[in-house]
Amino acid sequence: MSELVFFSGTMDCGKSTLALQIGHNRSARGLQGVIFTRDDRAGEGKLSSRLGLVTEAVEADEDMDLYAYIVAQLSKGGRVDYVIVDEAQFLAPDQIDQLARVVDDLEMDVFAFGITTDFRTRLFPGSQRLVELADRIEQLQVEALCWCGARATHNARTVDGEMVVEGAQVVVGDVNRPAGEVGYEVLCRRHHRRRATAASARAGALSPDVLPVSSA
Ligand SMILES: Nc1ncnc2c1ncn2[C@@H]1O[C@H](COP(=O)(O)OP(=O)(O)O)[C@@H](O)[C@H]1O
Ligand SMILES: Cc1cn([C@H]2C[C@H](O)[C@@H](COP(=O)(O)O)O2)c(=O)[nH]c1=O
Repeated sequence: MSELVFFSGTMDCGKSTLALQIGHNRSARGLQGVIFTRDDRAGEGKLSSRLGLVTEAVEADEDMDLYAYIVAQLSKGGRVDYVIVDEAQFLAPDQIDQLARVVDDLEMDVFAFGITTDFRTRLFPGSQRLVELADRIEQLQVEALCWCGARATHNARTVDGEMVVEGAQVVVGDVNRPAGEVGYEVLCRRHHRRRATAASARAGALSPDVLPVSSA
């Protein structure tokens, strides 16, 4: 039975890497997939991982009908065995419905990867629709960590090194940006609530907030 699977997590937890691995393993067995992405940091029509791998992808523009795109590929005699979608949080809710239709009507697996919540801890509309429609929601096994050592569950945005909680929902960017740029940092809920980033909390300093990082 085909499935719509939502692989969700914070920024920098390995989603794009897993998307590339899933595609690689399937193509190594002769399967052919369509890879959609939207607003990847590496540029239009790219799916990139911080491990350095990058592959070509179809840029899923705002008004693109993803179901119609797949049907058009099949009508032209193309083969599509599965679909991968990275940065799925940026898709419109209707586009998530189109992906569900790909699963149900065309019987293809759809693997969607994205962050669930924005820098204000609010759901992205695309992620909300995925939570509503996905057959399965998977958390990535590799934990991104807060500066305190706890599992990172939230994304913070920084401007000039300061954590902000107001602004546009979508600002393409990366973690570990130099001061002066918009950047992101993953935090546990406690430190997101307290607006305590690594810089502001002076990570590594002796503090009652610092939890031991277990090597087990
Ligand atoms: N130099 C490195 N050596 C080993 N692993 C790295 C390195 N740089 C990044 N990574 C791994 O890559 C992960 C980020 O992968 P990526 O697929 O880009 O994340 P996401 O798509 O979730 O934002 C990090 O959590 C880390 O595990
Ligand atoms: C939290 C948050 C993130 N973004 C952007 C920043 C990046 O371009 C992507 C996430 O990419 P990743 O591969 O998961 O690291 O989303 C945003 O626009 N708004 C936000 O609130």
